[in-house]
Amino acid sequence: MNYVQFYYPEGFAHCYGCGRLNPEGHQFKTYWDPEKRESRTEFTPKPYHTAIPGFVYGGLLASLVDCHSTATGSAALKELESTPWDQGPYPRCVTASLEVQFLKPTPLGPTLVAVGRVLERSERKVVVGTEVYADGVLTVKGKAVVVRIPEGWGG
Ligand SMILES: CCCCCCCC/C=C\CCCCCCCC(=O)SCCNC(=O)CCNC(=O)[C@H](O)C(C)(C)COP(=O)(O)OP(=O)(O)OC[C@H]1O[C@@H](n2cnc3c(N)ncnc32)[C@H](O)[C@@H]1OP(=O)(O)O
Repeated sequence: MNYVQFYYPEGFAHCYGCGRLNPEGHQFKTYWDPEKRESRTEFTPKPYHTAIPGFVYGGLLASLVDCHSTATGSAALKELESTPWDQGPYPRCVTASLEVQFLKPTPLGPTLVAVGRVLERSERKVVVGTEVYADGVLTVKGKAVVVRIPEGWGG
């Protein structure tokens, strides 16, 4: 299976965080494990993603949680469809609400691993819980409400 954002329709693939068609963006890639029902996004911040020297800027961490959550919501809504995993398009979600808890300073250098789980799902809305690890240490926790883009918007 490819990453979730690979399956977004072209018109939904320009997001600064996770759009595969945005060369200036982070291009976060989220993988969904259908058996564990868990998502995973890995990202290595660049040296300029600095808060204070040695630590990652919180806004970048929030972006990671944000796009990782919309992708997790997308995969969770894809589960409701009869088409196979490796066949697009995937539903596209936007973020209705985003909570981020910065538990510890996140060191700049290691690859960050965001792990997401579906806390709630209805036909249109998914609540996603995310944990971000740096070198195996949990530094950030997130919770997002993501909502499927209404039919006929963009795409
Ligand atoms: C990017 C802007 C999108 C605009 C669309 C343009 C056309 C599409 C083209 C290209 C899209 C590409 C997309 C890339 C996206 C990348 C990721 C981001 O960066 S997202 C950017 C930040 N997020 C927003 O800007 C959302 C702005 N908000 C909204 O558009 C609406 O408020 C929306 C769609 C989120 C919900 O509004 P309702 O009127 O359609 O739906 P209701 O019925 O009110 O809510 C649905 C469910 O969500 C809950 N909900 C809504 N807002 C909530 C909130 N703030 N907190 C918690 N729950 C909330 C409600 O309680 C309801 O839940 P119950 O079904 O009853 O269980």
